Amino acid sequence: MENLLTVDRLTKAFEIHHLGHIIPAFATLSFSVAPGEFLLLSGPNGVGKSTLLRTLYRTYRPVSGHVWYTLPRGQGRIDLARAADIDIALLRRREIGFVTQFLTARPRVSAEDVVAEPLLQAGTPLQEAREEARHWLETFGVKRDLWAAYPMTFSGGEQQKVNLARALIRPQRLVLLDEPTASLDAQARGALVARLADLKAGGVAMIGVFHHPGDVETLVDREIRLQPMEMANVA
Ligand SMILES: Nc1ncnc2c1ncn2[C@@H]1O[C@H](COP(=O)(O)OP(=O)(O)OP(=O)(O)O)[C@@H](O)[C@H]1O
Repeated sequence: MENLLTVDRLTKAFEIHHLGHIIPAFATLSFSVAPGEFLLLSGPNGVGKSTLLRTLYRTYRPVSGHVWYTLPRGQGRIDLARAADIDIALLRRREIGFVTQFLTARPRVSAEDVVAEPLLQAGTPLQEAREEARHWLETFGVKRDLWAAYPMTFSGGEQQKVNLARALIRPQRLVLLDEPTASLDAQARGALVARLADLKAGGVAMIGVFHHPGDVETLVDREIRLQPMEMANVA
């Protein structure tokens, strides 16, 4: 099967000007992911796991290397490291999801509408999208009383559940997961693993960092262990 993502000699470092340091995150990293594959990213604190996910999502630009993403329907492939911002925005809307432990706070938008939004953007009628949103809020264990409330006031765990429901409501082709279970209770962790298993069975590729990798051991196809690198001085 053709790979969905091919990472080729990807290098990322942060230049800290006021200290005259370059903090390397990872260098000449190469790997690939096929549809339906689940990759676990591991390594000690500060090794660059979140940075790698953010570079794949193009929140960060790499120093060098390529992130080849295969477009659907034989449209060829695009280098996420160099693609135009407009193309990245379209891919994020339609094909590539990112789940973090932090809620993207939106003032005065109810939990059910935060979750329904990706379906509305895809053309689902409002009532149908809201019903689906409520289904996922229930599945992840958000109390019914909170569905019409604003998530900005929710507890950390409740916000995380809203985040997950929103990020996973519409199957995408690639999902990046940055410690999505960090503040979840056991019921929500179980619901998340079940949802990820369904997405995987449906051909969704996933790359994730997990606080407790045991949660997803039944899903993992491969592990990429990042190695610590030496800090350098700015030349
Ligand atoms: N925006 C940034 N500017 C400067 N340095 C950064 C930035 N983001 C991350 N770093 C540095 O890059 C290194 C990798 O950080 P990253 O958050 O990717 O590690 P991690 O493996 O996800 O860590 P953890 O397991 O603790 O979550 C760290 O030394 C961090 O200080």
